[in-house]
Amino acid sequence: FKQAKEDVIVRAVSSPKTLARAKELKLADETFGYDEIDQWVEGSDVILLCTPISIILSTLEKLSKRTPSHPILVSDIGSTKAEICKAGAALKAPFRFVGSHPMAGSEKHSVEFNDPSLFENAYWFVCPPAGTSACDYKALSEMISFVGAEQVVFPPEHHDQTVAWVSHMPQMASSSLAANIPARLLDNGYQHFAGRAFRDMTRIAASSWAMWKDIAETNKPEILRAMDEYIAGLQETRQAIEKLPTDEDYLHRIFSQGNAGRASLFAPGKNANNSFFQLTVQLKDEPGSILAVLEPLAKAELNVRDIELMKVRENIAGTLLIAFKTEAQANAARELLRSLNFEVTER
Ligand SMILES: NC(=O)c1ccc[n+]([C@@H]2O[C@H](COP(=O)([O-])OP(=O)(O)OC[C@H]3O[C@@H](n4cnc5c(N)ncnc54)[C@H](O)[C@@H]3O)[C@@H](O)[C@H]2O)c1
Ligand SMILES: O=C(O)C(=O)C[C@]1(C(=O)O)C=C[C@@H](O)C=C1
Repeated sequence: FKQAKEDVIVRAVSSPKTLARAKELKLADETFGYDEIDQWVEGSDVILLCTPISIILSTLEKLSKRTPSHPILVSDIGSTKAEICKAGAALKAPFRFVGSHPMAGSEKHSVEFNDPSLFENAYWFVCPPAGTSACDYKALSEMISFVGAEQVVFPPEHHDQTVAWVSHMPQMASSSLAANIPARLLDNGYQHFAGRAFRDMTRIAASSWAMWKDIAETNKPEILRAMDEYIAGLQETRQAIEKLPTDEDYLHRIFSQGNAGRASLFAPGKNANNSFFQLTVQLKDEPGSILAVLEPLAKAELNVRDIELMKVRENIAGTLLIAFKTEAQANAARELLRSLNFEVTER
């Protein structure tokens, strides 16, 4: 928040080590220890609880026993909402609780991985209690918009059912995939042959247990339902493979449905997270090749909003993916790089 809007006073509550680093990085103006709750409550306009869910719940319990001297909007970023919103409803005026959850994050955790563009173009769920007016949580909506995210209002139960499928079950699938590499591969070090697909599918297997334990505990029935549906799908795919080569259509149908499901994620105007305009650039296999692409873009003031090195193999040129906020910037970058003899493709 501090990186997005300098004039906001950020009062951070964390461990001494994290607080010292947050101050050094100019991410916090004032700092408080975990047990200094009365000090950080008084004088705050908005409290955003960003801890693991179990700590969000215990902090809400502590807040429910307090009555501040002025109105305070309390929210959180926990990945499940029903249980948290129920606990938040116990807060007494002048507190007001509205739960929230940004659909952006990372498997990496600690203040070192702070990223000012993390929430840019991401959906951010807001779950106000029934009867709340948008004016009552204006400060939260403003915070969401100044970090570049897009607010969506959902009832907490509806939120939990939805994210069980699009976030929680995929985490379990990724962890299970990485946890089940058979010994016949591991013992020979054959996992190192994994291509991008396996690496992509297991990226979030590096996620924090402290965070996911609480998510699994507070959204258990919905995660189980989503996993059952996914397992049924996997079993059907297995059956379709068994039917080969006599019934090719069966597996073909599943692949067509998969193509359509994947394409639906990128429906124009719907895909907040991927609304950038992307180009791929072929790199030469020589020192400074990435700089040779980025330097002219910087000189032309074309702001690269996302970057990914897609393929790097020895003796083979790599592919660099670069993304821009507007189509005009992507077009200008494409023409500039082509004029410098780079092979550029639109994505
Ligand atoms: N990582 C993600 O992808 C992601 C995305 C959206 C929402 N969330 C939610 O955000 C929350 C935090 O997840 P994270 O990935 O940022 O975890 P994290 O481990 O990076 O951060 C947790 C923070 O909580 C602090 N903390 C721990 N105990 C505390 C206490 N008693 N009082 C105050 N602070 C305390 C820690 O110092 C740490 O800074 C979770 O509720 C998670 O569900 C995570
Ligand atoms: O990209 C990632 O690292 C994540 O998985 C982040 C992710 C998700 O997209 O599912 C995980 C849990 C959160 O509640 C929100 C975001």
